[in-house]
Amino acid sequence: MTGLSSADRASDRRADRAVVRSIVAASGSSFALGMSILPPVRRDAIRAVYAFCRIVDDIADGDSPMGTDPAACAAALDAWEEEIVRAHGGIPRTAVGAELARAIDRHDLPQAEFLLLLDGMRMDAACIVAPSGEMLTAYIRRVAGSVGVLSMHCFGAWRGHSSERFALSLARGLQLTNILRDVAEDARRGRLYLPAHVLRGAGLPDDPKAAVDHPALPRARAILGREARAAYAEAALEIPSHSRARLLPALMMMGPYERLLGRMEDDWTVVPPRRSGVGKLIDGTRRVLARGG
Ligand SMILES: CC(C)=CCC/C(C)=C/CC/C(C)=C/COP(=O)(O)OP(=O)(O)O
Repeated sequence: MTGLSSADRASDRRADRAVVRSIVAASGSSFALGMSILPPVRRDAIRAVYAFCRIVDDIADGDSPMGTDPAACAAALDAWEEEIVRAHGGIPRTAVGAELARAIDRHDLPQAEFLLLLDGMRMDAACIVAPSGEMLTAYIRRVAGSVGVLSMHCFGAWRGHSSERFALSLARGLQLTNILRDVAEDARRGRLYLPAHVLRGAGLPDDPKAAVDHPALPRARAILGREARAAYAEAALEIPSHSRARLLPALMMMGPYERLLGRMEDDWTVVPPRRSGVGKLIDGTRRVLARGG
């Protein structure tokens, strides 16, 4: 960045921020509303983290320009690992990397959490089917726990061990709820995140397509639903050790997803369409983001 005038730097910054904002807005994520209430510097940081998550998630899902070619996806994830290291060294190459570098610098975001997230994406790219309970826990720690830890830093809510417990439990609750909601869509992609002990307990086969059409699916979803419920309860125990104001964006992510779990608990035979439970927030959120909210 040396050699640039301050006007050039400001213009680069605006362009980087616009790239990140458009990625978050296009994702239509149910978590965007929680991000939008933050003060601008913290909001820019969490959006950069989220844009990075979206990009690497699309690579792992085969939805990026790399398509589903395993070697191309692996190379793309490796390139993002390099960009994370560069961002931590203050020499990013991409717009998202530049916004991440600013967030890392301001909010002391741990590099290890970004690398864990990338490891989780590699697990996803390799296609997860009926994992062991330990493997599912490790996967969730990587793909969601990392986002929870990074989010708490971006929110200015980090208070050590209690914050780690809160972030990891909430991330587990959200991810399990997401798995329960998206079971049919995941099966179409050849994935089945319901763990082997749950499948066995309900008498389900471990083939994704056979499992989603099986009459015992509601029983399996109910078993995993209890694990999601327990994770939210563990997260709730840590709320009083935090400033409510600092935790508010996280609580705004927790509320709609907990209510979605509640609706699924009412009738496990219904698999809600993707994002139906939180969908009402999305249009409003898109409008907030479009206004620069
Ligand atoms: C402390 C704290 C904030 C912890 C939570 C960490 C967190 C946000 C983890 C992500 C888990 C998850 C279900 C992502 C799906 O995102 P998505 O955008 O695809 O969700 P959607 O499909 O419902 O929009």
